[in-house]
Amino acid sequence: MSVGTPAIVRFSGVTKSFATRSGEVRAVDGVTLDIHQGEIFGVIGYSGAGKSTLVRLINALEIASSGTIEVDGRTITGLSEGSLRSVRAGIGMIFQQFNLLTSRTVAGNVAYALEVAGWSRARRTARVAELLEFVGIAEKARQYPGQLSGGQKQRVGIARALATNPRILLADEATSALDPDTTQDVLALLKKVNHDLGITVVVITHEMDVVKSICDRVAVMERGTVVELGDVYSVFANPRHRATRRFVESSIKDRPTSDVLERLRHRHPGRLITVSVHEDGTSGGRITDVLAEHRVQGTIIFGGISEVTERPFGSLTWELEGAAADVERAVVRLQGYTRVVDLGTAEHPLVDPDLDPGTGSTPSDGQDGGQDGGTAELAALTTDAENAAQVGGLSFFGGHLNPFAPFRRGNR
Ligand SMILES: Nc1ncnc2c1ncn2[C@@H]1O[C@H](COP(=O)(O)OP(=O)(O)OP(=O)(O)O)[C@@H](O)[C@H]1O
Repeated sequence: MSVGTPAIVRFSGVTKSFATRSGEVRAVDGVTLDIHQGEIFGVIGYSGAGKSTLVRLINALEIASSGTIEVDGRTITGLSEGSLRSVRAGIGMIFQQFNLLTSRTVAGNVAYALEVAGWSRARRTARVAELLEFVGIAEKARQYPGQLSGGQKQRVGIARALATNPRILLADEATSALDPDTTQDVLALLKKVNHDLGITVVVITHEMDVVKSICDRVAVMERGTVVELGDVYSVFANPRHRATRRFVESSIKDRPTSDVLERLRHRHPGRLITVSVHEDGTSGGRITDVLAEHRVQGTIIFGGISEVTERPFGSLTWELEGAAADVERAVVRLQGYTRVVDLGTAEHPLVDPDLDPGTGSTPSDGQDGGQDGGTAELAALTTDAENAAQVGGLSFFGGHLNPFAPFRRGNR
């Protein structure tokens, strides 16, 4: 939906600084990006990255120190407070803590924005009923926020934000205070807002699952800058910045953590590699073909494939066995298709650079997995596999799944 559509928000070299007692803080530092009309755009980053400030610049709750911001074709930087009011009228916002008026009923909270905008009582009543119906809490109209669950409060927040027919909805950590099930309900509602009403939604989050669930594109922020920007599948499939890789890993959990890897090495002392499985890369079938071609036996010992934006995504960690030269050739061949992270052997382990920051290795594309030391592992392939108990793996040989192999001891 977003590709080729015009920008509804455009940041050009935008910086926002705050003067603090300990000096100037650049909350947003030279950001240039477009948010496309009709998309769900995610802004992800760790605490203090500048996400909230970036998004508050859109509705002029913060004023840029330098650079230009356009909203709906209008340059908002430099506008008077009076003119900014009309810009803000086209933008709704929801918050982590809901920010409802506790002394007003649900209907009263939603009506408030309309009262401020000067709507007549009759129009307000009709609009409030319509909005509460849309967000699914019509029966709560007369209750007070204190009588509602977190998810219901956020529905009120969404109804209130939509009251005056905004073109853009800003959601600042809107699901961070909610449990996982309620989070999914609220995300589904945001998707409905986007799909049914054509409203551009900008989602601030520190959870990659939120991005994975609803966003079309995502910007990853660190120290006030956008370190990565792209459509969600590409960013998941090919994260270039370390922060992005850590966010992806936190959401997908398809790769062994250092603790898990240590346990795996006890059971599988041979050469371990983690192979990415993407729609546009290597499929599971292709991996088994490559291994068979090189007379290498592979056992899947960890991994998972799920969906990102309705397309397959994940990785599989394999233990490879065979003649050292064959294994090496198979690994090189796989690296030609997809991202391969070489984890070495029990005797000569290599770390996964994405999971162990500070190793100095910064993989940047599909060819980064070999790393140094790949050939150093060859000797380790002579490890007597019979000493290792195979538990919980799936073995492939000659391209065929051998489901019994994992449960036999010393069968390799
Ligand atoms: N009004 C302010 N005055 C001074 N410093 C500020 C102000 N607002 C934000 N900052 C600083 O700017 C930086 C970015 O803050 P911001 O709230 O935008 O980050 P964030 O990514 O949204 O973080 P969080 O997820 O914790 O809300 C932080 O160092 C913060 O302390």
